[in-house]
Amino acid sequence: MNLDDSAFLRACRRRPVPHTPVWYMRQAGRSLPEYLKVREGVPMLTACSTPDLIVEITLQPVRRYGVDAAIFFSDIVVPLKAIGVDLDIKPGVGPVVADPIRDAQGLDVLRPLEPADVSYVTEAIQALTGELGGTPLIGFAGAPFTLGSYLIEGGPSKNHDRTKAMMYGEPRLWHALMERLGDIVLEHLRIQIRAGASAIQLFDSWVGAVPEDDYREFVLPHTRRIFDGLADLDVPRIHFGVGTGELLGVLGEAGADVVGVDWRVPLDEAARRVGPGKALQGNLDPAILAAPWEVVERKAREVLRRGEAAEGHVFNLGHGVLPSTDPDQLKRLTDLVHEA
Ligand SMILES: Cc1c2[nH]c(c1CCC(=O)O)Cc1[nH]c(c(CCC(=O)O)c1C)Cc1[nH]c(c(CCC(=O)O)c1C)Cc1[nH]c(c(C)c1CCC(=O)O)C2
Repeated sequence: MNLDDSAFLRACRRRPVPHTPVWYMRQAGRSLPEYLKVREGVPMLTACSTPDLIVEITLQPVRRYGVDAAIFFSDIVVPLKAIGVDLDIKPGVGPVVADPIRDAQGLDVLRPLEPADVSYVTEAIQALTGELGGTPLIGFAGAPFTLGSYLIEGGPSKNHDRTKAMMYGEPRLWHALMERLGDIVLEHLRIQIRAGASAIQLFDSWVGAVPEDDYREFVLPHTRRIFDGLADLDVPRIHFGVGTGELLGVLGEAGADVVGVDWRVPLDEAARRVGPGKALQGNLDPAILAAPWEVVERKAREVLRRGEAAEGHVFNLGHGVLPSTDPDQLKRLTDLVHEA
């Protein structure tokens, strides 16, 4: 089958679909026993730079669930590691940065990304597009705000206080940081598309911490530059953040084709906030998967029903699959979305 005829790419482009396409953020990972098995004794960043492992882990959820798209197995900090930022991914914690960026000198480490820095990404994607056949592959990157938060804070943060201190207190330094990250992110996404990714998702996971007017001033220009810089490659661009209910309108303005919605705003209301000309992705609460199947089914049908208000709907969770999720629930959910 021609990839462009896949339900996933058709929904992203707001074309009629034979069934609602579905994939899950963080579908490859700790909820899968086959994932834990291949990751045994292998540090996360080693796995992310080993083509054989990337290919195997990317394929695992496609095999098990029959989802409509694969997402490239990697992490948002991989391009930063690749240019020499001293960081690691600590199990159960997340990305930890040895020398957080707090001043202009700190920017020096953020040199431009070259394809050779991530040759394992290109190699793995080329292998994957062969293995996946008619299933599209989604490439991804973290957005400048979310990457910046890890770099400034030095690790995961609840309040993003140092990030905001720089954003509000040293706007020139902030914009310089966002620009450097924007260059890296744009190149990383272009590399993935050139290698064979059929769509990309920009994760601005933590940008929900910023109110709309400040988003417009401090974040939007940088995100827009990334989406504009991908326009010539003609693949659907998805934009996602958590807690972004109040930002849905402006997220639509940033230039993506598909806006990801977390579980807090129902999709019909999200469609109203995002406005015309966009598809939506989402938005079952990942925690609901721990409830009895009857509840999951009822809530999933509700998501599908409200998703009809969107011009295109890609079913997903409102955030990533939680590690405790029973894979059988996700399998049943995938079947339900396909049969609905
Ligand atoms: C914020 C963010 C990160 N990484 C990512 C985001 C944006 C998405 C989101 O909002 O959840 C993106 C990401 N990280 C990973 C993927 C793989 C593809 C997929 O979605 O299946 C994707 C798309 C693998 C991973 N990334 C990570 C793991 C777990 C590491 C392991 O198994 O050892 C995986 C499978 C580590 C990681 N990396 C990060 C976090 C918060 C964590 C979890 C820390 C923990 O609880 O262990 C940073």
